[in-house]
Amino acid sequence: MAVALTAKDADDWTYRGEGAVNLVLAYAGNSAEFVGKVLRIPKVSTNGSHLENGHSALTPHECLLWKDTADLTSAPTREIAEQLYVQHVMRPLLGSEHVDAGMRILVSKEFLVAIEKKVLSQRPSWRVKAAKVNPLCDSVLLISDHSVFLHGTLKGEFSLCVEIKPKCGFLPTSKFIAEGNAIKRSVTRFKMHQALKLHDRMISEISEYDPLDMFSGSRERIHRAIKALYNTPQNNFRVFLNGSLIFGGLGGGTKSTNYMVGQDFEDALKHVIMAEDGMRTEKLLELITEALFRSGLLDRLLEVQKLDAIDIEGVIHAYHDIVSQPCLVCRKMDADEFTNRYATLHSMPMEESLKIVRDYLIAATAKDLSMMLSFQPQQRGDVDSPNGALFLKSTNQSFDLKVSFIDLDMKPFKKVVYYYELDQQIVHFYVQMVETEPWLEIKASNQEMRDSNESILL
Ligand SMILES: O=P(O)(O)O[C@@H]1[C@@H](OP(=O)(O)O)[C@H](OP(=O)(O)O)[C@H](O)[C@H](OP(=O)(O)O)[C@H]1OP(=O)(O)O
Ligand SMILES: Nc1ncnc2c1ncn2[C@@H]1O[C@H](COP(=O)(O)OP(=O)(O)OP(=O)(O)O)[C@@H](O)[C@H]1O
Ligand SMILES: [Zn+2]
Repeated sequence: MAVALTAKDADDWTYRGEGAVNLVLAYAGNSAEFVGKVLRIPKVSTNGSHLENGHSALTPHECLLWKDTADLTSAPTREIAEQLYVQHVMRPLLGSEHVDAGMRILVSKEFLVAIEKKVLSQRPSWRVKAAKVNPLCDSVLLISDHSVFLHGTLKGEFSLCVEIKPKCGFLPTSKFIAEGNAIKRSVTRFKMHQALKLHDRMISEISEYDPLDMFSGSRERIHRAIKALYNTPQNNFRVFLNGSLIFGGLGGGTKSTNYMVGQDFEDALKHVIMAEDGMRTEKLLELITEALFRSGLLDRLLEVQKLDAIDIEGVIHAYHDIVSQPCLVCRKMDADEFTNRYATLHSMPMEESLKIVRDYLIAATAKDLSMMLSFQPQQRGDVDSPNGALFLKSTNQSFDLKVSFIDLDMKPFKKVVYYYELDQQIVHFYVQMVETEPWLEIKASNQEMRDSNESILL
């Protein structure tokens, strides 16, 4: 593979966004090879966090876990293993037409240094503090830019892209959930995590979004979820127009939507949604609802999330058997509880323990991915789109629709311990909050009741 990008190429790439692990750049040059593509560049944390995916290939335990998945264990670097994971594990589960595993291209160190410098002022300061471009990586991923329609963003045409990070859409029912944590069966992890995030000042307001609405399969409830995402987008909702962000936080989360933000958004939609002033946002939320409802992709995603069948409170025991270490969780319980509840997990054959952890990690990817819904208004006279067209009755417009999944990274095996600790922290904090400030919970359920009455009345 020849080096595709050197320092002089950095000018052609512009900041598109980032998550905790990758920086994403969009192409703004004229080379046919890169038009309609983004680059996904791995970052390293500035404090050398141990949870980092790192630069080496899979760990010995990960080799054991993924031994039956084509070529994964013989991949020379972790980046290549990650790409094979998307290709051979996530793509078949989510649908090949909705996943682009991308291709790796070589980049020079000077390119990475130039990019780092170029995008610095656009990155959220907390992301800059947390991580920087990994200067040691020699290849990066080139992926389709899902925010633009390739087949015809001609002059005067518009493509609108909605990015949604739906998070976990079901309540666990596992018998391995400790009695003290029973609340997990009735309150979503998203909601409980919001309380902890607010306490830790990671967010400034509680999200109105409920993943159970999003994954309900009901058009009304999906609509409610989309309206909630619009009101409190955090890092779960963004909108791009021709690849430029017009709603939501660039590179991270954002505050609740205020009047000014709402007005600007309404204005930005004027060339795409043919409705009178003040009605465009509402029509767009309707269009997104219809696209999600009709695509059936949320049901498919939910099935993959449900590969987490026994909850982290069950998985942690299988993890300890795989690493052949005394189980830290069982050590803290009495003999009866161990015998009645967890002994079976510790007497399973190794292959079953591996399957439990493997499925859990696949589900973790599915709980953290984002969906990109790209809409392009059809020109009058267009024939049916190969990607499936959508008719928005209230504006008398047809849209081409393309749905893609992004951020399908393989979660590291050793993160299982962190998942367990975070889960306990989230649930304990929530239980304590409800015990000490029960009015918070009452307030929330009153609001939920009002919301559901409203949706019945609608
Ligand atoms: O644990 P969660 O649910 O908070 O998810 C993390 C996300 O936080 P969120 O709550 O969505 O803001 C988090 O997103 P942000 O950095 O908060 O935007 C990451 O996606 C993280 O994954 P990774 O470390 O990049 O592999 C995510 O970690 P995983 O749990 O998916 O490994
Ligand atoms: N293929 C793509 N097309 C268009 N935009 C993209 C694409 N991939 C990523 N993006 C944009 O870049 C942002 C960051 O990408 P991504 O979610 O892959 O980063 P990450 O660091 O892996 O995220 P996380 O924190 O969830 O692990 C996305 O939120 C999205 O706005
Ligand atoms: Zn145990």
